[in-house]
Amino acid sequence: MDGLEAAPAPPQLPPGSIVDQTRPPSVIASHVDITYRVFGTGSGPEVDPQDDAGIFRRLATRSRSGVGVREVHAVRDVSFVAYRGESIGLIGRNGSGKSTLLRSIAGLVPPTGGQIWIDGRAALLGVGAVLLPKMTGRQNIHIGCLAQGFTPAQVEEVIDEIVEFADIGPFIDLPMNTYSTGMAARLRFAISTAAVPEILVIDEALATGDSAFKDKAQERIETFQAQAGTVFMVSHSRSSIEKMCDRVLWIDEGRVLADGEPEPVFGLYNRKYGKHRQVWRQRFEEAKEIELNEGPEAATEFLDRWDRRARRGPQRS
Ligand SMILES: Nc1ncnc2c1ncn2[C@@H]1O[C@H](COP(=O)(O)OP(=O)(O)OP(=O)(O)O)[C@@H](O)[C@H]1O
Repeated sequence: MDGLEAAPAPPQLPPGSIVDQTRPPSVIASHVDITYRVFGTGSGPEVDPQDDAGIFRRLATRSRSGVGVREVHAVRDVSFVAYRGESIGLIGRNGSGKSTLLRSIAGLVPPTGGQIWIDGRAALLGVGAVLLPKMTGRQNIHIGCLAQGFTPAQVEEVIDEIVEFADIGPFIDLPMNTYSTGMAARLRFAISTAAVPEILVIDEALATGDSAFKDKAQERIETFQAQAGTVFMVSHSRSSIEKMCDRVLWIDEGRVLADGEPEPVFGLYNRKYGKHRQVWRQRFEEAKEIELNEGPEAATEFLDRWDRRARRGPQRS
């Protein structure tokens, strides 16, 4: 994945894909499939990631199920072309495959089918980025920068700026396992944006951190966009996506359901899930209450009952 010139064959895109001959593409995904093999989680049938009650039930009864291998088909036949200067938001329900697709664009998860062409370096910035918990923040900066291709002399040149940007005070010399979530997110952000990658992949990174840091992070991303890089971001915050993205991919059950400007795509998304989400949120609140008062089995039973009713459909409920 060194560059578009090195691509072995022209990608095959489905009809209707957004293709713009006038701009240089930075990422081409062609019929990408990603399947995880999960060991030791029970040999039952594949859990539908959209089936909230099914997942809850499985978690509640996990200790009773046997050990086996299960396949989770997280991304299914995804194709798109991304261009330099674009900021693309990925939206979709929990478990729909957004993070998996992002990690694949960043080169961390290889597709099990299809291909991804990347023109330049892609860096993942997010809550999942690996830092070493027993090492101090400063040591992690060294390691993180070396991993991004800095020489030791270059690390020395940028380290003060990274420390200043992360702005976590004396914690910079304490082990990372003493950090709050927000502090760790700040440090990750500062490290992964020290070298400006051509493709910046952000997984909910802005969800953590206080508002002053969010502003700083946003400013840095805007600088990066102005340098004609491509940004991909996953966020459950509609306002973050609307503020920062000019294009949205809606991923549903691993597939791209819509690809276009934020407003119409959010419109379609809300039409499908707006009401459903509200109802489920309410049910989970009720289940939490039941769990607190009557225990987990009663809560599972309540969700099962609701799940059966939801499956029968509104006409019979
Ligand atoms: N490392 C993994 N091993 C096995 N299955 C995984 C792994 N990571 C994700 N999955 C599964 O792949 C599916 C897609 O998960 P993914 O995290 O990509 O979804 P998402 O849309 O980012 O979800 P969320 O919004 O909750 O973060 C889910 O069914 C999830 O359980």
